[in-house]
Amino acid sequence: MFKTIEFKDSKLYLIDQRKLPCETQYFQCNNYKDVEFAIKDMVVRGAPAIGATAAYGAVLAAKEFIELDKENFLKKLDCALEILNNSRPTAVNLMWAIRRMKNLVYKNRESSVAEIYRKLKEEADIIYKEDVATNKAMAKYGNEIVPQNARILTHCNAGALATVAYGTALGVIREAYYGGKEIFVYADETRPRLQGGKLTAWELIQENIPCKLIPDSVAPTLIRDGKIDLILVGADRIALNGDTANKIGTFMLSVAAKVYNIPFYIVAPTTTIDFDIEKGDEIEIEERDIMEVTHINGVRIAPENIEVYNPAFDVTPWENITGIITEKGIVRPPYRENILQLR
Ligand SMILES: CSC[C@@H](O)[C@@H](O)C(=O)COP(=O)(O)O
Repeated sequence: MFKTIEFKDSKLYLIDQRKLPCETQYFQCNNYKDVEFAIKDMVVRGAPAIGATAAYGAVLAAKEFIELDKENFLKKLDCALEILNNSRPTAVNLMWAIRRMKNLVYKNRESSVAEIYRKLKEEADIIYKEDVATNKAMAKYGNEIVPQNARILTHCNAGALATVAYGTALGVIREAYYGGKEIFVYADETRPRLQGGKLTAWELIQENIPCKLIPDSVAPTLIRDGKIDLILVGADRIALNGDTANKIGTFMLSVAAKVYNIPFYIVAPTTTIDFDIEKGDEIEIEERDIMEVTHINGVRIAPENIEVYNPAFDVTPWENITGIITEKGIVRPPYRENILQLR
């Protein structure tokens, strides 16, 4: 099995998700600036994977400044953590991981520079391990709502590639499949970055999980025709009222699911919940380069000078969500009340 993220010999290795499925290459991060680039350019992507990567980015930053005196070390480290924090705006796991590293630095501010570095590395390793355990726990809870012979629709990539291992929505799918359920997965290709076509399809094929890749626009037809029993997607940020930001196109699926009464579940760890915001309209939605829309694999497909709108995420209103599968159990409406219990 591939490793999405690996920290080895003071370097961070990330499977290069820009190159999959055609090439399996690892991108080497030697310093925190490499990590910032990797997150921005989507070498690594997916909310939990970004969080764990940023934590190791903090470790690399501390390593870089380890020869400085304490005052300068702390100053430089703080600045690096801020840069990492701003590398992508929507997935709250990034801010969560950086906050955790910042708190640790603050708690240990009287320790030596070498000791702070050691603690940061220890913390990043804990975040890494916790993510795997969290995904396994979500998968167990999620499996309870997967019927035998379920035809499951998923969007984007919420798999091992989007996390440290196993995945969120794909973790539930793995659990159901390995537990003996005869499931079938429809993977939306997920324009414009094609995380479904490139990454989810690759993960499913590697493990022989029965699946079909579909253009995004096919999904509502399958839903209407009674060919989907369950929709499972990941999340980048969940507000207290249950509104959920996920990959662009998720909202559209939720609308179709509601019209045709198909269960629509979010699978996300509690680290994806933003306890500081009440509603989805407070979530910053990343807008990405227009070339993601005007070009495919570097080849122009749209006319020059065309104006483009390219939000990377949309917000699904809580009313369209049947439940949120977390590592602490499945949360259902009323969301505010039930989400607050997860804190
Ligand atoms: C377990 S991953 C959940 C989400 O992060 C995923 O569905 C998603 O939207 C990823 O977006 P991306 O832009 O590829 O980082």
